[in-house]
Amino acid sequence: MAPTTTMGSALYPLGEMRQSQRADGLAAVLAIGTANPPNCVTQEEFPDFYFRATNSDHLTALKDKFKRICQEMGVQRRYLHHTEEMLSAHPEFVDRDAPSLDARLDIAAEAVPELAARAAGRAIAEWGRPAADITHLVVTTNSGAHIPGVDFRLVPLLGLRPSVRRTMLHLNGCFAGCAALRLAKDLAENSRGARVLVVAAELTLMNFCGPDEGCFRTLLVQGLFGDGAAAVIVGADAERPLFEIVSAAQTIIPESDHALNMRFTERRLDGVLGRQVPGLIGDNVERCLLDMFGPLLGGGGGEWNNLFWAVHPGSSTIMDQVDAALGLEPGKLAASRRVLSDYGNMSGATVIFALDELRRQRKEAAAAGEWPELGVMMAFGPGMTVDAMLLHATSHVN
Ligand SMILES: CC(=O)CC(=O)SCCNC(=O)CCNC(=O)[C@H](O)C(C)(C)COP(=O)(O)OP(=O)(O)OC[C@H]1O[C@@H](n2cnc3c(N)ncnc32)[C@H](O)[C@@H]1OP(=O)(O)O
Repeated sequence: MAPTTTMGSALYPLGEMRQSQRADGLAAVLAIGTANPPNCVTQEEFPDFYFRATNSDHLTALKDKFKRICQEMGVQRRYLHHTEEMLSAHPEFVDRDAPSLDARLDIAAEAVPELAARAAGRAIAEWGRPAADITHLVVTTNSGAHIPGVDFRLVPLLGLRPSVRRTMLHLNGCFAGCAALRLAKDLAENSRGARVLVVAAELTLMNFCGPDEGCFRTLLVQGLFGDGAAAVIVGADAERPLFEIVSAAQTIIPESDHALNMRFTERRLDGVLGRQVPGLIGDNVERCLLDMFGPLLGGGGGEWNNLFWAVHPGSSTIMDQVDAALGLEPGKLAASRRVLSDYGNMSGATVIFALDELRRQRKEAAAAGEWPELGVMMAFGPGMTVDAMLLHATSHVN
């Protein structure tokens, strides 16, 4: 028998076979689509809606504090799948101690795939090719616990091939959008011709509950988070790339595992949202970025203003921390702040909304011919985790 190596043999040249399966170029974002439920609630009216719908208007001091803080979050409006009618029909969603997870999951099982399909349909329409040309599907959500999951439901809803290669990422928190894109990059670059549909979809119904005077954290969550879905088509050697994904990385902020976590209980999706979260991000974000991308950026920090930025807007305070830690000029986080203002924090979907807003701003800026070539897309989440990618803005503006 002829000698073989890890590169194969003359008969079966594994090295060549592998090379022929890999893409030549970088994975790139080819199209983006987003969707929200129709029910829009302004931040101004939200405290009245929330305290009325949870029969809590008698908690006047708590409501006053909530009203004040709702105005500090950087949010103007949000879209919510749950309505006052739904909450009246499900008093168990309001009662903090009622075991209501089953009913929440039943609603999410229908609503999340529908919302995800709307965002994905828009991305596919913008891409301009048939849905059947999608080769891989990566779906991420914190809003469900089903097998088969949202990925499976999207196949008939979008007209994908039954042979589309599906991956479902559950419970990645607010860094899920970046994590799913990171996976899509690896898939696209390692599978010639792959066109990967990435979808992140979130419903706050999973953690909705009535107020608790002893736990202001749960109120913060009610005031900050919104519902939405975002989709991206990723491919290498591709038609009309918008942003090439130069590098993708993830890291853990040291000694931060106590600060932010989530778990399903028999009642809802619950967890810890510590007061120290914004400070931990501020104290660590530059070091994390240098570890992840410093060598690619010539080793230097302090040049952050030469980049464009799409950052998960966890809240206005978190945006302020990132601004200050990186010494960013005013307006560098404008896309992220705009998304926070118009939609709230949509957990894993938010950073893709920020990328979508960024490309809109880039299109406007392109007329003036001023736009950085490289940028960072970055999200934070439980761990605490920083998930980020270095992007290259191509000459194609859409
Ligand atoms: C990490 C990620 O990015 C992933 C995510 O998306 S997870 C969500 C991330 N977002 C957050 O963690 C919210 C961070 N917090 C904030 O942005 C700000 O605290 C805020 C905008 C909510 C309010 O800001 P502010 O008005 O300047 O006041 P601030 O002093 O911070 O807090 C106001 C009150 O809320 C309370 N509070 C703030 N954060 C709290 C928390 N995590 N848990 C409980 N209470 C909290 C404060 O103790 C304070 O109460 P008192 O008035 O009784 O002292």
